[in-house]
Amino acid sequence: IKTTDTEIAQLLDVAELISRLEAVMGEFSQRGAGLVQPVRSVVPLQKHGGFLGLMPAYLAHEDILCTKMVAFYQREQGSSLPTTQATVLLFDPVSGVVSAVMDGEVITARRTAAVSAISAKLLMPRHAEILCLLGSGHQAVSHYEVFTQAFTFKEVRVWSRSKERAEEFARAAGGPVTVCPSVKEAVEGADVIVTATNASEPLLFGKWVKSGAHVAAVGACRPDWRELDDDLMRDAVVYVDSREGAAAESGDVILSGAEVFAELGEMINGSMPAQRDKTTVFKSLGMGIQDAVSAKLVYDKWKSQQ
Ligand SMILES: NC(=O)C1=CN([C@@H]2O[C@H](COP(=O)(O)OP(=O)(O)OC[C@H]3O[C@@H](n4cnc5c(N)ncnc54)[C@H](O)[C@@H]3O)[C@@H](O)[C@H]2O)C=CC1
Ligand SMILES: O=C([O-])C1=[NH+]CCC1
Repeated sequence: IKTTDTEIAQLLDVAELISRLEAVMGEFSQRGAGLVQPVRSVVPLQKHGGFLGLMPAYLAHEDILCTKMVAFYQREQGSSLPTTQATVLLFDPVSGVVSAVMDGEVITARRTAAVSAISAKLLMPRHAEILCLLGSGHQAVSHYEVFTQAFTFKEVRVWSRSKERAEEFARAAGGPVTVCPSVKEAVEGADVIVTATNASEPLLFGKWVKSGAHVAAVGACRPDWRELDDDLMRDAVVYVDSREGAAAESGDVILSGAEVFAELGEMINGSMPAQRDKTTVFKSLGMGIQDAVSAKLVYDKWKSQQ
């Protein structure tokens, strides 16, 4: 089959996705033989300011064989092209035949936000009231949708480099969103902060972050890119999706020298604690297993409707 982002948006249910992602992230952190997922291979396209990432995964228990190919670019402001473009291939693992070719943008946006929501559920302060989104692109939109579906906030704020884009974001959101003129004003007093930008230099500084807040850091997926400053990285308890991935790809982890406390899956499994009372950072990079379970959900739902 070939499925488009529009169809996938209808088929990929957030609650089901969260439950599948929790299970697979827990399994990943056990490092059993049933799950094969190398760290993403990234081909730099220096001439064009972009990267091609290859993200294969095999989940033996459920017999899911999948790969995503994702191209990501730091585009000029105002460019009409998306910065992240992806295609997901699902295979029949028995024969190696391709069973589905899927657009990967909705899968990427929704599964990333769902993973952040799992980390927020475990790490954000009890009675969290203020959600702050830094960035107003695809990930900011999907984080808004998933977080407001999974949790209840009294206030949602957005900051973006372009005030017009932030205002557009607020108009399109399904509820009230306050547009903030600076990162500092946006994050002041926030309980949950999502950084979802294409920045390569820190834009979120520890001195602005309320003690006990939770930061879901989604951007900065190259070893020399940052969204968070050294103070925040060193003072917070740092969680990651994959230790190997963070050591290879996260500028925020590598350049700050911060210690990684635990993987999300270790918290899910109960082998490492969720230090909810401290300031916490979940550094997300994205993993092939997350795309694999998302693609399988879409495929099964599609088949059941035929
Ligand atoms: N952790 C994960 O699993 C995933 C992470 N990503 C990363 O998330 C980030 C956002 O992706 P999308 O929302 O798809 O991109 P997008 O292009 O739709 O939105 C990017 C946002 O970042 C802002 N921005 C760009 N350069 C900036 C700068 N220098 N300083 C401050 N803001 C800046 C833009 O104005 C825009 O609001 C990217 O870094 C991407 O690589 C994307 C997919 C999965
Ligand atoms: O997981 C993913 O698809 C990506 N992470 C960073 C750029 C794309």
